[in-house]
Amino acid sequence: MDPVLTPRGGTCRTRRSGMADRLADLAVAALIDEVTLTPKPGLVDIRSRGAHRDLDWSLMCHSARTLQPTFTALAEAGAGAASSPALRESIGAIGRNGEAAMLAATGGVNTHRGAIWALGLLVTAAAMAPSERAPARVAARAGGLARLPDRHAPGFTGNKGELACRAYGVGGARGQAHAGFPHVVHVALPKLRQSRAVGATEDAARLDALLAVMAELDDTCVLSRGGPAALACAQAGARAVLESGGAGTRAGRAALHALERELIARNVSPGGAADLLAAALFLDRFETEDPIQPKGEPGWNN
Ligand SMILES: CC(C)(COP(=O)(O)OP(=O)(O)OC[C@H]1O[C@@H](n2cnc3c(N)ncnc32)[C@H](O[C@H]2O[C@H](COP(=O)(O)OP(=O)(O)OP(=O)(O)O)[C@@H](O)[C@H]2O)[C@@H]1O)[C@@H](O)C(=O)NCCC(=O)NCCS
Ligand SMILES: Nc1ncnc2[nH]cnc12
Repeated sequence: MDPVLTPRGGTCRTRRSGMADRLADLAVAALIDEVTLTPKPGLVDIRSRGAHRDLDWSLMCHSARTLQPTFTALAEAGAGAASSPALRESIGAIGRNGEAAMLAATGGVNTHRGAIWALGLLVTAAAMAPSERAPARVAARAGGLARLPDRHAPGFTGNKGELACRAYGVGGARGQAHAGFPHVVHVALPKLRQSRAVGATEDAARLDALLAVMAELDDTCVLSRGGPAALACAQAGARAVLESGGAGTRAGRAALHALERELIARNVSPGGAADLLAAALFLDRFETEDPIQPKGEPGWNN
C-alpha cells in the first residue's frame, strides 16, 4: 500500500489511515456533489452564484478539497473509539482547525462551517463503528458526540447562525446535530431514495431531497438574511415544487424556477439545507458503497 499523508504531515501505512482517507474521500465527494447539483434555488451551483457575491462553484470545490485532511483527522480520531468527552474535545479541536484552514484557503469567506460541523460529526461517528452503516445508527452516534461537553468551545461564537438562534428561538446547526440529524435521516434520505425508486434521475432525486429539507428546516442562513418571512417563503416554495411533482417533472421545474427567482429577490440562500443534503449524500454512500476500504486492504473488524 502507498504511504498515506497524515493531517499532521507525516506518513503512515496503517489500515486505520487507509480507512480514514476513504471516509474523508466520501465526505469531500459529498460536498462537491452538493455544490455541483444544478439548478439549486438561492445556492451556489455550477451555473450560478445564487444569492452570494463572495462564493462561486470553483471556490466551493477548492474549499471542499482543502477539508480532506480535516476529515481524515476526524476519522482517525474516531477510529474504533468509544464516545467520550475526550473524543469530543479532540474532534472539537480538529473541527476548529478545519474552519481555520477553510478560511485561510478561501481568503476569509465562510464556505463550509456548517458542513464541517455536520459532516465532521458524521465522519467521526462512521469511523467509530464502520461496520454499522445504517444512517440512523451513524447519525445517532454523531448526535451523542455533539451533545458531549467541550471545555475548549467558545461560550459564544457571535456567528450569524448563533445570533439567529437567539433572535428567533430556533435550534440551528447545533440543535440539528444534538437531535441526531433528523432532517438528514427522516427527511432527506427517504426523499432521495423514494424519488430514485419512482424513476427520477439522480439529479432530480437529489434536488427533491434538498427541497424536502428546505420545506421543514429552520435554516439560520435564511433567517439571518431574511428573517421569518423569508424562511416561510422558502419553505412554502420548496413544498410547492414537491407538490407539483418534484424536480423531475415539468410542473415541478417551473415551480423550482419560481422559487429561485423569489429567493434571489429576497437575497437569501438555504446554506443549512445544502449542508444537510451533503450529509445525506455521505450517509447514502457510506451505507451502500462496498467496501469502504482502500484497494488491497482488509476491512476493520469492529
Ligand atoms: C456549531 C457550529 C456550526 C457553529 O455554529 P454557529 O451558529 O456559531 O455558526 P455559523 O457560522 O452560523 O454556522 C452555522 C452554520 O450551519 C449551517 N446551518 C444553518 N442552519 C442550519 C440548520 N438548521 N441545521 C443544520 N445546519 C444549519 C449553515 O452553514 C452553511 O452556511 C454557511 C454560510 O453561512 P454564513 O457565512 O453565516 O452566511 P452567508 O449568508 O453566506 O454570509 P454573508 O454572505 O451574508 O456574509 C456555510 O458555512 C454553510 O456551511 C450555518 O451558517 C460549529 O462551527 C462549531 O461549534 N464548531 C466547533 C468545532 C466542533 O466542535 N466541531 C465538531 C466536529 S467537526
Ligand atoms: N451550494 C451552496 N451555496 C451556498 N452556500 C452553501 N453552503 C453549503 N453549500 C452551499
